[in-house]
Amino acid sequence: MKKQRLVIVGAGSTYTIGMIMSLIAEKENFPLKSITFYDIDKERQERVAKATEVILKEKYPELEEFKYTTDKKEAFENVDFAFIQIRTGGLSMREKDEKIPLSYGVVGQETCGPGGMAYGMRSIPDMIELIKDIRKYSKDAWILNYTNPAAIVAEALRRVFPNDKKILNICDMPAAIMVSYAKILGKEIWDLVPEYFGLNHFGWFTKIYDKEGNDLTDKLKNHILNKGFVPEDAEIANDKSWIKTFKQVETMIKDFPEYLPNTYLQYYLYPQKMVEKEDPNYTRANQVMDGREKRVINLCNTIIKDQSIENVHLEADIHGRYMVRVAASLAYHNCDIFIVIVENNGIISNLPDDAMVEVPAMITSHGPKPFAVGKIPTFYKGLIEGQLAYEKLVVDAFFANDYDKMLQALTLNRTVVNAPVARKILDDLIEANKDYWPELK
Ligand SMILES: NC(=O)c1ccc[n+]([C@@H]2O[C@H](COP(=O)([O-])OP(=O)(O)OC[C@H]3O[C@@H](n4cnc5c(N)ncnc54)[C@H](O)[C@@H]3O)[C@@H](O)[C@H]2O)c1
Ligand SMILES: O=P(O)(O)OC[C@H]1O[C@H](O[C@H]2[C@H](O)[C@@H](O)[C@@H](O)O[C@@H]2CO)[C@H](O)[C@@H](O)[C@@H]1O
Ligand SMILES: [Mn+2]
Repeated sequence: MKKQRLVIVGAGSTYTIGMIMSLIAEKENFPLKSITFYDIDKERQERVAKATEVILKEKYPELEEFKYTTDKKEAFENVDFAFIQIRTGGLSMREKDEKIPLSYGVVGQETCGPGGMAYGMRSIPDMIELIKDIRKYSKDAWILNYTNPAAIVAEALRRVFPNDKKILNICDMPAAIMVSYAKILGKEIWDLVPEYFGLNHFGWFTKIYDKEGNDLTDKLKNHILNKGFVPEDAEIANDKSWIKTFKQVETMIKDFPEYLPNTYLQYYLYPQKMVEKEDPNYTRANQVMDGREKRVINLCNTIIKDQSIENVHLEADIHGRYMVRVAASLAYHNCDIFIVIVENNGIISNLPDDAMVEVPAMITSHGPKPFAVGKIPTFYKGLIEGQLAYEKLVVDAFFANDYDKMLQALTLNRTVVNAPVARKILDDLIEANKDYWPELK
């Protein structure tokens, strides 16, 4: 098996240590020659990198090289894979994305509604630049992108790099949900075969099978309705906010029993309830800053001080393992099935060809080979068309610097609807993002 050279872009991320543990857990499936870290924040990256050095020494001694840099040439030259996980503007801008809409009684969320739009407008320019830079130094590398909002980023990248078939956008939410399904069914996630359709953070499982072809969908629905639904992936199992989110799946199945929903649909189906449960002065960004971010900083500091991992708890998570298994299937033509984001081109036959949809695909060394979904029923088609129009208009507004299109986008979004409210939120977000966004005229 050829060993791979990997660069992690945005290596100062709170997800990097989990990714390193996942690369270690999956080293038989995805053996590495080298890992390089790249970030624009030297200090933030260095802490994670120095802790990673200790972890790798103990758990991955066969790795030939580990280095970290803020120099693009050094980072991107001669790599086989780039994993991108950047957050333009950091968590402090996420806080504004959440608090500004909430101050108008509208959902304030990282990837949904006006918050997702604001974040998208910041992510697009950095993502375009990074892809150009990676391609300058490594023409054939696979680029796996997790950077959010994945739907808007994927649409922008589709437009700018139409012929680059080695960029793949991925979300871990379907996988995290499947970890909970697997627990209910007494199986491993890798034993389940999903049927799924939608947009990123806007989709439904239509069937869950096991590898023998047994249909487990009704068993899952009955379990969720009678015994509830909780997060099981270690990273989120004890997180109060995620526990509430998974509980909402029960209500969604009661109201719409046909399919099993992605957790993110709660923001579009129950926007008012989502607003009511939020504290407008202490949103998810604050929870993450006080929770995951602090935890990762402390974890790294302990490892660096001890020069050992004996006093910390380290675990691979589904976020990392999913990305690594997708990469392995691309590298070695494993033909495994994963839910990924691809251009529609007839997969969902009653949606436009140029939609970026989230569907299961066989992952081969020639890229994802998605399975046909066919026609989807009116309710889902209607919801998706509205959301798709919003996503397309956001990207149109970005490239045309067009205020009117952005106002149309926000008004279309199910979390907003009211045009004067859309305008007020947009104006506040423009002001808050003046260091990041192109000027909308
Ligand atoms: N797609 C998914 O399902 C999924 C799941 C989890 C996280 N994410 C995304 O992963 C990203 C990281 O999340 P986080 O909470 O760890 O954020 P974070 O702020 O902790 O880390 C992001 C890192 O990116 C760096 N960065 C910012 N701009 C950069 C650029 N232009 N080039 C290189 N590095 C840059 C920052 O300095 C920081 O170290 C976010 O976009 C988040 O939304 C996506
Ligand atoms: O609010 P956050 O920052 O905790 O989470 C936002 C992200 O939520 C999803 O990712 C989950 C993931 O599904 C789970 O497996 C685990 O790794 O935790 C992540 C969140 O902490 C979602 O798919 C991402 O797009 C969001 O960024
Ligand atoms: Mn996601």
